[in-house]
Amino acid sequence: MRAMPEGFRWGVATAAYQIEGSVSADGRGPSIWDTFSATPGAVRHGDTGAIACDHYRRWKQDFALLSELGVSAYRFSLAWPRILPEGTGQVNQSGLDHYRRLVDDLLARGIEPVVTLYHWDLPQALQDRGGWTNRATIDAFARYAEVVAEALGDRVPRWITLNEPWVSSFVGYGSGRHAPGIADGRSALLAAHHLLCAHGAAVPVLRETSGQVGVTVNLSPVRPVTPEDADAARRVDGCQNRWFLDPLLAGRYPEDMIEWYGFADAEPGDLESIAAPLDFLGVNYYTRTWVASGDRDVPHPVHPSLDAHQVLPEKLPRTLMGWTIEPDGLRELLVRLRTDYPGLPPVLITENGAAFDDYVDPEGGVDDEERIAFLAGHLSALADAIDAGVDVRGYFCWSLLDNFEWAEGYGRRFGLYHVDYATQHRLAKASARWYADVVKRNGLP
Ligand SMILES: OC[C@H]1NNC[C@@H](O)[C@@H]1O
Repeated sequence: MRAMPEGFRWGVATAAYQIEGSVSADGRGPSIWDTFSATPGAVRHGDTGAIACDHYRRWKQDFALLSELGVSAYRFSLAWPRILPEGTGQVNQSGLDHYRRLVDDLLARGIEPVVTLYHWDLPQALQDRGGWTNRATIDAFARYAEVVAEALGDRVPRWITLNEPWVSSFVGYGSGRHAPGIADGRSALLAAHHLLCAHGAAVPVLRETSGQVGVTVNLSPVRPVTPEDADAARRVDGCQNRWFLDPLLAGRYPEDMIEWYGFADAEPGDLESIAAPLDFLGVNYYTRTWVASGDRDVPHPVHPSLDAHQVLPEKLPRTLMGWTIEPDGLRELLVRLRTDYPGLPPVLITENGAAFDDYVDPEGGVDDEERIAFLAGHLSALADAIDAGVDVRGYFCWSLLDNFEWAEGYGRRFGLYHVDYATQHRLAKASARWYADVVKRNGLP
């Protein structure tokens, strides 16, 4: 038995655009993901979040699944365009009322709501004015935080300002593979900085509530394929991990990467605001990053890994996303955080999970043994990190339901519950029953 500490929070995680649907209901405004997914070729099979899991209407039945799992916490995100359809200006009371109903139902079930303010669905009206490359979006986010704090501040115990600012900026504005679909190095750096500043502006606002405040970053230990690739690997680590961890936890950008990028867009006071003390750090872990030096003589100015192509070790098993399955990377990552960042607050694993080729078998079940093995391996590695002295307070499996996996559409299933999108029927996979047992035991059998 690998027991987790007493009081460890066991949860599952979702995000608004990936599950809600009802994208025009009750005053919701368009987001950049509505625009992007409607763009031919942007998302596999032309999938969009227009219906998704129809969770906006079926949330009560989905919350019954949370009770079935026995989780003590549920991480979900608010859709900024439901609350401020234009991103700023007029508040849409229907949007606030919707999320107040969700929070109150969770509390009534004895489940802790962990609320993410921004999980990538920026109001399109703000993108029309530059989005995260426009410094004014910082103030828009701070106002959004004020509106939410006023409406829900007395009942949400844990806030997460941003989900994965690296993806929002480097993938959304750097490679263009995510909304808003911009492929420009300087835009990615500006977006990353303004996202971090928006986090810094929201922290004092959320501190006025009764809830704890944190941020979620996606982190990945970086390995060179050969010793000659060490420089490229250090740059990728600088881009994916240190470019966010250093400002958030140490109040500075990493010197080597400032030089590499020629970054000079921070204004006086920005770094002090970004480094606002956190009650917890949310960590999303999926895989390691393997790097081989690019053969291009002009390294990519923004995302070094684009000049150093990913060369995944052949021998390692992979998920349907093509990511290597490396549970020990989670232990390695957490021990590194504790070693490199003396100011590390308590950690929550706010996402960990995998996509596999799930299907409903002739007996009507989904026997996802691969997912059970994936989760068991990562929970064991998490227990190793805790044994090594890392203060981890909870674990959220990604995800409750199969859902819209961004540019991959619905073809990548991460859920503990299978969703038949034609009928919206939810079906517990074997991993749901397994996870419910782990939660009940407070650890691995
Ligand atoms: O790719 C799986 C997940 N990764 N983190 C952010 C989530 O929105 C994704 O679905």
